[in-house]
Amino acid sequence: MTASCDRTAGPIPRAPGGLPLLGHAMSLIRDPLGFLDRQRGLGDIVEFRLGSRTACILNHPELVRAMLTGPSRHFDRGEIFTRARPLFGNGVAVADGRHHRDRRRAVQPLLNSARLTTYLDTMAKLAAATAASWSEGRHIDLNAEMTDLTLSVVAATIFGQRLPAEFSAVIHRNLPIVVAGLARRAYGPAAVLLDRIPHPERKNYRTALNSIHRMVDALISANRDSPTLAELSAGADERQLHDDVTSLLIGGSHTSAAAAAWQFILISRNPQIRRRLREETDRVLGSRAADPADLPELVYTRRIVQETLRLYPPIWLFPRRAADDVRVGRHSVERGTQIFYSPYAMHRDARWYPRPTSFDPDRWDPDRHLQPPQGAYLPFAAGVHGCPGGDFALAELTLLTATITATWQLDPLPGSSHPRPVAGATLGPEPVTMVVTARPRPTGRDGSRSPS
Ligand code: HEM
Repeated sequence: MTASCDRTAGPIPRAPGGLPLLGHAMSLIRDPLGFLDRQRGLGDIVEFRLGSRTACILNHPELVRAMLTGPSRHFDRGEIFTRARPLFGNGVAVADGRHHRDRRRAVQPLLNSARLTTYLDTMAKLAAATAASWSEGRHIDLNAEMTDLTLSVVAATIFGQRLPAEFSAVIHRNLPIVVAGLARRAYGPAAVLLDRIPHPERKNYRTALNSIHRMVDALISANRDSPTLAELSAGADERQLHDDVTSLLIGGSHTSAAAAAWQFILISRNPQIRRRLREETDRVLGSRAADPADLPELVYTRRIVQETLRLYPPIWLFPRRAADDVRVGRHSVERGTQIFYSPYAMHRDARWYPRPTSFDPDRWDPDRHLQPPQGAYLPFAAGVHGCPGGDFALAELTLLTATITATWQLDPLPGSSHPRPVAGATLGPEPVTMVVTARPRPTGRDGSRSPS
């Protein structure tokens, strides 16, 4: 049976421009963000084709919320998550149904609010260590620095471990190759041939995948006595432990790294916002690094985090699959249909966000009464698969933004243009070099003064 969005509630608009056999798969691979932007204008629910199969995208917050938080028996994760198994195995980030419930139960306690409180100090110290490792005039690879920091934060907080020095470099180098390989195998025109014929792409993909798995194995065997690993491995075999650790390490670091990189880019390109942020860090921190007790006072910093996650939500698109014939709003959708939700497209919808493409942290000021409707701001998704690390990420991003801003000014190389987003596993910026300079500081709350 070919799955399709039923038209009994009136015709569902159909995305134009599908190709014979491929449908819209190539548009989605070649220019995913442009494709999503165009579909948003077509209707609250839009139909398109992935190969021979029909899929839908939801562009209305109520439909999205209904899908994510409605009875979970109506929707499962579907095939795209199955395609990510070479990387995540059957870990919590891709698991489904009863198995997912079991793994979620094992992972959730590691990220609950009581546990988070015990992590904050380590997060703050690692942000301060990154700031301390830079020097005047240094050129930094922003993505690599943020990946390093966020991977270290997950490892040191959740697993209580320092990462081997090469870990972050291996992940940073190999993850994009693996993600591109997974996407090609899921939707590319020659998907079925890719793993049958020997060619360089297959070799690179497999080498990259094996490197990541070896790193995770090395981390696990070096830290057998970690209480968290003991907690996670209760009721799980070695393979499952490996898969859950991969889910946490990659799911918990690449997302935050992408958001952190965007934050510094957006701050550097908006002088007024940078000035306001500095006023806050000068007032709250003076010359010292942020610590957990500062979090309630870092109000503007937190709005910058929220606004960055609106404009560049790291998880920019994800699917569910109708596990049954189900209703989505007024429409009935046939069993097996992939139904997509894009935080990127929703967060840029002018119906919910005036001047949607401008970076305006003050839109999160409660006095401005601009809060979007429920379901229009979902950087962490919602429902049974909603991100268990949302509060972790918000605290981490706030602490690192304040600490780095208190010490350094990051600027793009002169003449460089605004980095383009790369829609891969996460929505990070293309590679970007930033120049680090010390910034003058006025007298702080602790009475200290900057040397400059
Ligand atoms: C800015 C940072 C982050 C963003 C934007 C983000 C976003 C998301 C989203 C949208 C999902 C749901 C995917 C779906 O519904 O299919 C998710 C799931 C998940 N995230 Fe995050 N995440 C972030 C940080 C973290 C952190 C710090 C951790 C852990 C340390 C984490 C662990 C997970 C896990 C384990 C899942 C799978 C949950 C499940 O299926 O039950 N995430 N994340």
